[in-house]
Amino acid sequence: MNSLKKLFPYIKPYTLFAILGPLLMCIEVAMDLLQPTIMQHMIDVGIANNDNAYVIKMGLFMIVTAFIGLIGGAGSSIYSTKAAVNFAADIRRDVFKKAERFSSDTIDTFSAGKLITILTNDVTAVQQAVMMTLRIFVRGPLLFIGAVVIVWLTARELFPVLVVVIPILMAFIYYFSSQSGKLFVKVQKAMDAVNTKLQETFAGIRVIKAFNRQGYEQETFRKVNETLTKRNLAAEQMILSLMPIMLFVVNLGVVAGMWMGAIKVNEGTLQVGVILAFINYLNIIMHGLMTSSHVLMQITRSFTSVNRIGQVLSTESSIQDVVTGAPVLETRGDVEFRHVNFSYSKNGEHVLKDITFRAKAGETIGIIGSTGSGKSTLVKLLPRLYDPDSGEILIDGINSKAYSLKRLRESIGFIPQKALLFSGTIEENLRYGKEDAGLKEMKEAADFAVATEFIGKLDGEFAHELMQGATNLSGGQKQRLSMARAFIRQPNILVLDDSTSAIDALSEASVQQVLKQCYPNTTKFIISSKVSSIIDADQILVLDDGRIKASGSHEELLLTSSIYREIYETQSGKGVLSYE
Ligand SMILES: Nc1ncnc2c1ncn2[C@@H]1O[C@H](COP(=O)(O)OP(=O)(O)OP(=O)(O)O)[C@@H](O)[C@H]1O
Repeated sequence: MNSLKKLFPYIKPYTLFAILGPLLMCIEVAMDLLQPTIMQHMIDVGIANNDNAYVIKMGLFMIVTAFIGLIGGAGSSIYSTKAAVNFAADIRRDVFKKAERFSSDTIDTFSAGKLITILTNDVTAVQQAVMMTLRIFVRGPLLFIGAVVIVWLTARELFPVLVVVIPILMAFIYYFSSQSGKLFVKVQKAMDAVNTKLQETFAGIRVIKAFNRQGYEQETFRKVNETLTKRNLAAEQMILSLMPIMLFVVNLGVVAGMWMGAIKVNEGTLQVGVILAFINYLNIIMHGLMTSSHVLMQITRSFTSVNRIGQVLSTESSIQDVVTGAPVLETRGDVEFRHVNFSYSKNGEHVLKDITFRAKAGETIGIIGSTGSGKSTLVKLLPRLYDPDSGEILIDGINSKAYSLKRLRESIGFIPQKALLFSGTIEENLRYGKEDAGLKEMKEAADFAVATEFIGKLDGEFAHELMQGATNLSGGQKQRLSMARAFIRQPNILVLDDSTSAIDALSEASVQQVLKQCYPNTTKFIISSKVSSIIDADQILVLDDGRIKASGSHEELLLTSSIYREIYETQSGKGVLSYE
């Protein structure tokens, strides 16, 4: 119910359309209801009395009413569709906006597959329900009530047939609707599983091929697809089997009506036209009930979707932004972690334990440690992708939570471990870092990231189109662009999360030179598994199992930290430091 309340305001801008749709439908229904009565008069008055002029008059009357009905029906379709489609588009826009602002842990709890199903299937289901409600939900009951009233007024002798047939039809509709509602909840869940599988497969298609696992993937997809097919079949068959049953009951009603009517005609108390009109009205009643039940089913079905949409709209990001009074972040970049503890699952073990250190503006902080020791997690706390469970992070002496998220994130250049670029031109990707960046800035950033040479060789250079996931670039080229994107914003704080792993030693040395010379006032966090990348850092943090085991300069650590010494010796032995 709460979810439904959340969606109601979305129809407000389209109130006029939402009123015109059902109103025009009333005209169509009124005209449909007139037809059998006109026909009855045509038979009982015109044909019975051989009055051709009357038959023609009634025929014309039928055409005129059919035409007016047509206009009403067409108008109703136009306005109901406008209301429903725009309503759905606004919901889709807001769900997307909301999901995009989710904090990383909220995204982790909603799977990407589920979010896609919500944005596509669920929104479409709600759109269908609104469209049907505005058109058919008016049409069905109106046809039903109108036909019952007309039979009561014009063919009361046959009314007992309705008294028996209608409750039977309603009982079947109730049973089938409630059963199919339950089945559609299962369909929705199966659809989530298919979308999640699809998303995962296409994102990892190269790994699948490299490991020759197409067969395995086809088998896992077959399973989720089969579940969806079975559930869809069950739900659709449940709905479709209702129609023949309803027709059978109506046909029994027709037989009963003809039998009763024939007796009355013989007695001279009923005219033949009334029986024909009654049969028509009986079909209209069935049609009215069927369409109402279809709409009811669609509405029941859409409740699941409404709840899922409502769930997204009412989920608050765990990262709260300050609304007013946020301090303007000065261009310094002092960073301090004070006793920071963090875990991904709030009941789980801490991934970061009692992290305390200070970086003065302009310093370079190297972070090294074994895989899974928490290096990436530590830097993810800087732009508040996650918040610590306890402890605080200060930027220029102020808790980072006091800054507006926009301001905080604008001051940080983040180069993630996995270079993620978007489809579009190189220029557009660089502008991700700074919206109004000019060509000069882009060229400079590309120079700094040692990307100029390879961009120069591409068709259209900065206008070169990247494919989805930048699959038309090499790993090293992607990393260079990812770096240029961060460099272009001239950030106060720069984070390089193992971002030079796919870059050759010479280029890496050049990037390090750039960091030193061109970003003297920027605080730099460099995560690397290679000592060579952080050897010149002002301070190196050695992480092990989420704790800072040692910190200091390279020379200090060689003397004080056995872990660091071990890493260094292993790597120099392997020649990793060879270019120095
Ligand atoms: N989104 C997540 N949800 C739950 N656990 C996570 C998540 N991301 C990382 N972890 C866990 O947190 C721990 C630290 O991961 P993190 O990525 O910070 O390590 P790392 O030191 O950067 O490793 P690497 O050098 O391999 O990149 C790991 O045990 C990892 O399994």
